[in-house]
Amino acid sequence: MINQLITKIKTTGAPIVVGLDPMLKFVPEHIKKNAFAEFGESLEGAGEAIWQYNKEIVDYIYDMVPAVKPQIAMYEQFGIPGLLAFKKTVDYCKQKGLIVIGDIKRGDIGSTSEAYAVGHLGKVTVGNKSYYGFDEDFATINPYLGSDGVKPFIKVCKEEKKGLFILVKTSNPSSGEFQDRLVKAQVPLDGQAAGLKTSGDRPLYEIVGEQVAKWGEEHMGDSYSYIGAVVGATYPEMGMVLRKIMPKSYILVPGYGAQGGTGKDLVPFFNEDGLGAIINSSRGIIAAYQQEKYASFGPERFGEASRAAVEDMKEDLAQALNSR
Ligand SMILES: O=c1ccn([C@@H]2O[C@H](COP(=O)(O)O)[C@@H](O)[C@H]2O)c(=O)[nH]1
Repeated sequence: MINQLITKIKTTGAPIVVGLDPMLKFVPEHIKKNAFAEFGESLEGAGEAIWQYNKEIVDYIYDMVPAVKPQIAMYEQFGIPGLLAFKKTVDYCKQKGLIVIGDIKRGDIGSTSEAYAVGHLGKVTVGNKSYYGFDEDFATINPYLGSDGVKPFIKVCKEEKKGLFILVKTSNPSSGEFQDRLVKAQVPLDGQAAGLKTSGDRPLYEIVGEQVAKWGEEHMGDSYSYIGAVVGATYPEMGMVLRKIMPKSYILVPGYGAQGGTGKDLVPFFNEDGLGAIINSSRGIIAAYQQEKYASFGPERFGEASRAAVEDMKEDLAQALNSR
């Protein structure tokens, strides 16, 4: 799947992921009105509203970007109807030719990670048959429980030709509380990694980055690994270091737009080949019509506003990358 992702990044010229993070406050009134008329002001009504909202956004942007990233929390808040909307969104995006990154941030003890991996990326066996669950192409995972929580995901990715983005340095303001803690460099993340040869204390995210690089080198696509990383756009200096530590890992970079990341902050995340990073924007695109800049579209034309926001983001990235 990493090869397909890179091909699509090249053909669209847009190293961009549109984050499908629907909140009811983003959904225009006309969509909510229809959904509530059919299903009531209920979880079912909310599920229908976010699904219709997503569908229209996808119809306006699917030809411009390689991938989307539905954030599962935004769907889970509406219970089972929300999860049904998540699944419909995943399937619809795939039908439209988009690569789907499930932002699920899972990771647990080994046996539980195995179930998460099967449910999101692989197949579950029931009797004599196997069934796909959510069936995303990539998933985000949290490695901070250690390697036994990551390996089941890698195994399923290898079998299914899918991929991961592993949290290394997150974009949020307090990510440094734990991730930047200085640790002795020779951290026994697993038996093989125990012999890391580095001197002095290092921030924890670098140690995690080194382990991601190692997993990456063991699981390569044609030019990049299908084991990628998540590093926030809000920490460009750390992005530059991590880019060097993980040369073959694709970096999913959230934090552009709504969290303050700008085009110039993104340059260090890319390799010299112009590849190696894919930038997410969620609220900045899906709720563009609520921003002053795109307000002239109005709520009825929210899909067109999202398309215009993608065009502007693409231009911003291209300018930043061309001027380096
Ligand atoms: O470090 C991280 C990891 C994940 N995210 C997710 O990305 C989007 C960002 O949304 P915006 O509206 O573009 O700010 C959201 O789904 C986060 O959960 C992140 O922001 N930072």
